[in-house]
Amino acid sequence: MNQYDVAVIGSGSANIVLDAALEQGLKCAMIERGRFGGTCLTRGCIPTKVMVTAADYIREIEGLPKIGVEVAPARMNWETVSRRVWQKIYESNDILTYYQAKKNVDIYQGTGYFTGEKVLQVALNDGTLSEEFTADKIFIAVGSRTNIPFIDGLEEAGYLMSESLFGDKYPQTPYKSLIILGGGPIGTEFAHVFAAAGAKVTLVQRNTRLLIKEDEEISAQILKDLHGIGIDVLLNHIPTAVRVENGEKILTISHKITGETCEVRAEEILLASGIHPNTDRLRLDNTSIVTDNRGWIRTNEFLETNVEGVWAFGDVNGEAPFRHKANYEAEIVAHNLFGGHPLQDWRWARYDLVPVVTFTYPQVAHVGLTEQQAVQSGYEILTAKHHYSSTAKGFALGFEPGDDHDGFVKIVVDKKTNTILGIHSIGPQASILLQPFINLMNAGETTLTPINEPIASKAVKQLRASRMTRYLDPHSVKSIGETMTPHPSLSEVIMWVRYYLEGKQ
Ligand SMILES: Cc1cc2nc3c(=O)[nH]c(=O)nc-3n(C[C@H](O)[C@H](O)[C@H](O)COP(=O)(O)OP(=O)(O)OC[C@H]3O[C@@H](n4cnc5c(N)ncnc54)[C@H](O)[C@@H]3O)c2cc1C
Ligand SMILES: NC(=O)c1ccc[n+]([C@@H]2O[C@H](COP(=O)([O-])OP(=O)(O)OC[C@H]3O[C@@H](n4cnc5c(N)ncnc54)[C@H](O)[C@@H]3O)[C@@H](O)[C@H]2O)c1
Repeated sequence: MNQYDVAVIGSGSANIVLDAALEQGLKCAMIERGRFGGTCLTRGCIPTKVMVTAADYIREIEGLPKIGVEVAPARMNWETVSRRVWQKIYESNDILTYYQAKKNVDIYQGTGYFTGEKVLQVALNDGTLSEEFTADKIFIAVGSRTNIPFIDGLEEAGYLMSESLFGDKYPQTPYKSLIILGGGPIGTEFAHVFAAAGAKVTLVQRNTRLLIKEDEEISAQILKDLHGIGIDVLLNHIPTAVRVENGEKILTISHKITGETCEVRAEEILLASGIHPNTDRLRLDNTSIVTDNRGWIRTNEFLETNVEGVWAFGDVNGEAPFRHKANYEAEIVAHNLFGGHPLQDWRWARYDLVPVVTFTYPQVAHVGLTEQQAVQSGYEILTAKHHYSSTAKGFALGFEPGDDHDGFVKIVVDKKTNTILGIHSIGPQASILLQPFINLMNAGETTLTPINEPIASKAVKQLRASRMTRYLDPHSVKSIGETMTPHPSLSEVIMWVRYYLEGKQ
């Protein structure tokens, strides 16, 4: 049986670990069933933000007359936007070429799965099976994919999801009308894109509010803002059936409380109803790797699974499905296992300060606890809110006091200590406004907090017993590198500056 030092399954954030292993001259296997680069590059963050940025400008231009700039109506040139979207997606070919040129890595293009505790095999995309192989260290970073809810008639009627939208169902022209199921980040971002492209968008959300991971005041504001750009949002509704009539998809929805039903219709239906882990294809039942009851792999603060020599990171561990969080974890793994650092310099993951940015219109961003979470956690809190209109630049941008669509920043503070517990913002460039708080809240001393305590290799037991602490110096450029920067926000320009600086040392 072929024996590698390292095997990675997935080619998204896993590439960070693979690169570090290759740097050490280790013999590696890379397994990828789809496009190289993973979800973010080929069907997630990056192509969506190319679209979102065009949509943002359309809305900004529409608002210009109120500050004294007269312009002709803006229109999305779908052909140009699409060319730029696919230019990024095709960068996946460069990633494959990059690894093909490396000596020490065997590339398996197909679906990898376990045939034993640490034994892998690949159902290759050409229809053949690879030999079984094993590796000292196996890294699972297989990500997640769209949840398909059961709705009577949905399969027959057909539907769209991010995977097929950035695949064989990419629309040659934007839809005239679109129903979106789900009011999370994916649903609200695509609603903004297609509304700005001219579609009549109806967003059906099962929950009582949009963006349920946000503070309640933010959810209420984004609801007003999406209505303001012409998006119909139906909260508290469950889709029950679909049928096709005269080329239109007609969706029956039922109110969760009253049970009242009504119909909405559109040219296409886009599913944005959450995600599930790609562990169903891994045949984990041939191993003792433990998952929760939804299939997310359990990992500890060092990204170990319960099987010695197998790590999991990125979406697949269910901690927080964001690209910057996946990179943060991959960098921790690369640092600890391939960075040549002694145990006492190992890094660990914390998830209480994962920044969240939704690039809808306007942007929504937060880090830390919402007001509701802080109260539930037993803090006595103070909150304060400041509107864009009450600052010079906000007024200059066109916000007036009392404006229904005024943006704001809300801060949640521990009354006893004045410690910032959470920052929440909605408005132009909210993602950038957030960044100083992310760095500030991460700075200082942190003590290791075990996650999934029963998962513990010998090294981890030793580190936990030593009550390990780590100091992030607010003056050090290294602290930027160990703190998350929301992807893909403009703050990444400064984040990469630190990277090149470190590279020069
Ligand atoms: C529409 C959309 C927009 C998003 N926008 C943002 C955003 O703006 N900001 C943000 O931070 N996050 C965003 N995300 C989330 C982000 O894309 C993910 O959190 C991130 O890509 C996860 O990285 P990963 O390395 O865990 O997995 P992935 O990047 O998904 O990589 C996993 C890879 O493993 C492959 N694979 C799966 N199973 C197997 C197998 N058995 N064998 C071989 N290969 C396998 C897959 O093909 C995939 O390429 C978005 C997601 C979507 C869908
Ligand atoms: N800007 C970003 O960082 C960004 C952008 C897109 C996606 N993502 C990541 O991808 C993940 C998936 O995004 P998502 O928006 O699909 O998931 P989500 O779980 O965040 O939101 C899905 C929403 O759909 C609703 N829903 C579920 N089933 C439904 C149904 N049948 N009909 C109507 N509504 C239904 C849920 O109530 C929920 O509010 C997110 O958790 C996010 O972390 C991040």
